[in-house]
Amino acid sequence: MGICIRNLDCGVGDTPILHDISLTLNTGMIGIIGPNGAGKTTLLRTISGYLKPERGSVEIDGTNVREIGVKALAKKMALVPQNYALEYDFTVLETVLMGRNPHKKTFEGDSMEDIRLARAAIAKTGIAHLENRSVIGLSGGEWQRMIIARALTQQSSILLLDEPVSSLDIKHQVGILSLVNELVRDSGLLCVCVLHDLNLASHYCSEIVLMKQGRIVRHGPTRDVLQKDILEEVYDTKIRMLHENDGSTYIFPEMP
Ligand SMILES: Nc1ncnc2c1ncn2[C@@H]1O[C@H](COP(=O)(O)OP(=O)(O)OP(=O)(O)O)[C@@H](O)[C@H]1O
Repeated sequence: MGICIRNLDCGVGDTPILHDISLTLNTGMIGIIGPNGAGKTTLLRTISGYLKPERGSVEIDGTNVREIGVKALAKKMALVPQNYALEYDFTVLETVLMGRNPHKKTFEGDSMEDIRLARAAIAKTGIAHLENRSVIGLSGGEWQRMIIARALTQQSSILLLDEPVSSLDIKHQVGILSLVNELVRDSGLLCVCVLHDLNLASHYCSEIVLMKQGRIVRHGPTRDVLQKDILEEVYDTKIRMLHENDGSTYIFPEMP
């Protein structure tokens, strides 16, 4: 069960991007990290079934992702993409309610339960005060939290997040990742999350997949992958690591 990737090569058009990726992800909060252009977004898009592999396969709960229907797949897996634009004048609540669509028949209206689930996700992501606002004019951080609320309303067992906190202030970064961590712990959610912030990855992720140039360099428990020598080599940057008495580790680039 979960996500099983076998010998995957994938690209966009004539450009090869991912090379020989094999990965099994079953439970927990999995951080995908690596330098710019490493292939993190492409990997997430391939897992989501959006990109067709040239070789190899992605299986979700034992079935090839490309053979699962759109609605059935949306019940299993929600994707929060990095850049996502909505061009219509819906309210925040209406947009979050779209997360219920995979669970409904065509033209079926919103039930009381749909509205309850959407409002609960809106409250948990801290945007209750925006419920009746148009999506047009939301700030980047408000927008990001709304899209996460919509994904939570989808109630899938797998959540793919592409830099979900990149537009959020530090309070909301911690708020959103703590919320996802709770769902991972309490509901058995499998979350695959692209992160640039190594400190957030260190604190919240149970496993790390470290990528470079379209390949997996390391995959394992967070502590094993977030090692000074490994990070310095992959990021080509001098790293300083601070180990606190409570067991937490903080990672900084050496600044000249
Ligand atoms: N549509 C495309 N056409 C050509 N090249 C692409 C396309 N999409 C991605 N690439 C290239 O594939 C490589 C991996 O891109 P990807 O967005 O997956 O990296 P990333 O690790 O998510 O990067 P970042 O950390 O900068 O967001 C990059 O070199 C990128 O330029």
